[in-house]
Amino acid sequence: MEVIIVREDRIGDLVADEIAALMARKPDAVLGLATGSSPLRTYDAVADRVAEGTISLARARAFTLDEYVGLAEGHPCSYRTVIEQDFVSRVDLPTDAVQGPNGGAADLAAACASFESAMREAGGVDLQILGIGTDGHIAFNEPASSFASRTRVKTLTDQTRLDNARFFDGNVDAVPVHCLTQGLGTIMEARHVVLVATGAGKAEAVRQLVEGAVSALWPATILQHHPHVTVFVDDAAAAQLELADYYRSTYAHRDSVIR
Ligand SMILES: N[C@@H]1[C@@H](O)[C@H](O)[C@@H](COP(=O)(O)O)O[C@@H]1O
Repeated sequence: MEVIIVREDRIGDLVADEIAALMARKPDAVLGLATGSSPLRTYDAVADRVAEGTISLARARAFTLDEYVGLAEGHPCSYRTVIEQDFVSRVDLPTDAVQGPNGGAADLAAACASFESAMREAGGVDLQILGIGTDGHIAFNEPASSFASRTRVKTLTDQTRLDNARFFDGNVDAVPVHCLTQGLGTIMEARHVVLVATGAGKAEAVRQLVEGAVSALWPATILQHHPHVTVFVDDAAAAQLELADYYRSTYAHRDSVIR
């Protein structure tokens, strides 16, 4: 796991560099998109580069991580709407090249299975962008999620519903109780995982993610078993890392070795 501690306002550009390198190497790459505030600067940076003509996503495909159950199609808080607004509408990725789990389906289990098949048929995710919840969840894999889990229905914790109430005009009762989410096993199949976390509220989750024991109590810790994870954090989110100096020094010397 590579841990990169930088100023928050640099993270978007650094993640966009990773995406640019992937698209240059593989123009029909498959991206994994996350919602939430953590990837917003990345989406801004990628949109700028698409406008400048230095990145093109015209041949790419994308899969989103998760979706609330039961929100009407087009609901402003549905992750399909959010990802369209925050990212897809601002880049040259065709709208029909983006797929997410369908939280409005009558048969939710079938919707999860067909989402998993679509990911498989696309050849899997090349680069997965991730945030992390304050309780260590990734996508909506709440504590005690199975490390082998696939896309399925989950029940949100009270903490996650409270954290996400800000998107529902502060009304926690409006936040759905259920969601569909890629499983931890699904996310672990992405070839490169890029996780972004900023702010003091994420410091404990980041400490567990990077240096904690791998445990179902902190679902993101499964990423310690992934061969290619890059974690971008600002000073506040890195504040509880015991080996922060080592990560800083590793990053400072990263260009002096052949990669
Ligand atoms: N399902 C999403 C996650 O994918 C996201 O990583 C997390 C953190 O969000 P934020 O980046 O806004 O802190 O929130 C939600 O629960």
